[in-house]
Amino acid sequence: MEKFILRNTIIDLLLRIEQDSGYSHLLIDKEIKKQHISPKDEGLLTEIVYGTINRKITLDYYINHFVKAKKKMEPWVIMLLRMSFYQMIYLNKVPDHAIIHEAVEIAKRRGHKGISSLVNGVLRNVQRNGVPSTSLIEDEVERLAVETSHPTWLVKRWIKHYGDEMTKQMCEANLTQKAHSIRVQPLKISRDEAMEQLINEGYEVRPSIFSEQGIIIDKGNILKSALFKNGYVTIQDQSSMLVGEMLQPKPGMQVLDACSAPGGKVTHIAEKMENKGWIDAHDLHAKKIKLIDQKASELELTIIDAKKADARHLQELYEENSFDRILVDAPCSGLGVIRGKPDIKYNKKISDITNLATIQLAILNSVSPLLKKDGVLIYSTCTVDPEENEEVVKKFLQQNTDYLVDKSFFNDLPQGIQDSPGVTELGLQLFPQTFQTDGFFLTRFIRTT
Ligand SMILES: C[S@@+](CC[C@H](N)C(=O)[O-])C[C@H]1O[C@@H](n2cnc3c(N)ncnc32)[C@H](O)[C@@H]1O
Repeated sequence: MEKFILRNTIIDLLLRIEQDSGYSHLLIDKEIKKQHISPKDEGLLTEIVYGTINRKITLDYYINHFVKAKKKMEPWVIMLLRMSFYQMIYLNKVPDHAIIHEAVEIAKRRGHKGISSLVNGVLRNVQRNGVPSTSLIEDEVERLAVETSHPTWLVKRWIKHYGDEMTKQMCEANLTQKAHSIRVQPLKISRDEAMEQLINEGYEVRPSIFSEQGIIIDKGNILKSALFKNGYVTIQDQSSMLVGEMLQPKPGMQVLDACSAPGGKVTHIAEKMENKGWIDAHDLHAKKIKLIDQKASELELTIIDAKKADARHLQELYEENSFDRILVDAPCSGLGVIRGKPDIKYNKKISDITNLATIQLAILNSVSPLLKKDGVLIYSTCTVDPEENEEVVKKFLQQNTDYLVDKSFFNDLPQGIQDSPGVTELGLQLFPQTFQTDGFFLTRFIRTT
């Protein structure tokens, strides 16, 4: 693909992601398919788009130093500067002179001579003099926000909950790559066999401590492996594997998964049940139901019945005491998965968190009568916000006196995770920096009467 077209595509993608508050990963996938982008260019495009979004606040701090009237600039010029700065500061794949040349070409074709001179001047200045130091920012919180490209309100919120050091670690971890992990389908292959096969194919792998089915991929693209293509393994973050483990489903049980799409956890549960018993899986969005069916079919699991339903009203569909196990993997702010979906940190507002907490509690309250006595209910989210996690747990316990947090949950956690910094009497908060997983919360309730 001509370099100009690739760079232009990147600008259009960045504009769309910012203007529509669209999920970057979905828009990137769509564009790659639409434009028939080659695997080599796909890697570069993904790296520049994600990197530019992930470092947006830092990049703007640098750009503001060179451009006084940034507010008056057209959005595409700002994107062009951001992606050029990103490449010059953080990537060493393309030499600076080539980055400047391409940026000036784009500015000429998309704009006019005035803009191309400005772009040329600014980028040459960066090439000659580098970018200003963030140590010029006096306020410590503001400095951390700029250095790690997080909104100040979020940094302040995390400092209030977790203190300075944890917040710094979390913000910095959000700029790194998480560990890539897969889960084996144990009815088709054992973990040892899968690891051996992957090693023979040139992958670098190691077992996960989160689940006996988990494998960490240190090197190699799993999408290319025969094991993945033939449904012997599926991609899943290690933190999510903990849900299937801690739910302790057994063959023959009746299980409810209230918020199931795209089906990562429900298929794990079906595997643990040896594909025997019954699972009712629901999601609010009809179009996502086929994702659950597709994942179940890839993994050759047949006990999952996926249907659209609003989990806040499941009492209308089922009788009381119907299930042995219930999973509420609730819709959440996603503040634990920022490093995979960096746009989340700019799009979320405090009011979103409050609204989600209301929905999370409503879902838990709706399913609570459906569990049998001594049954197990897992509540999980992929966020690090206590208002959606521990606070929801507290309110649920206040409103459902027949439920307790299961004390054996903590002993059942895998060795190495039991003493992790996020363990409280209300559950386990995993932070992105601790095990290189997603930020994730889970707890286990039992119904006592
Ligand atoms: C965290 S995701 C679930 C991920 C899934 N458990 C997995 O492991 O693949 C939350 C899901 O809840 C769904 N959702 C949101 N509001 C819902 C509601 N009121 N009832 C049921 N599902 C809902 C979303 O569409 C989303 O697919």
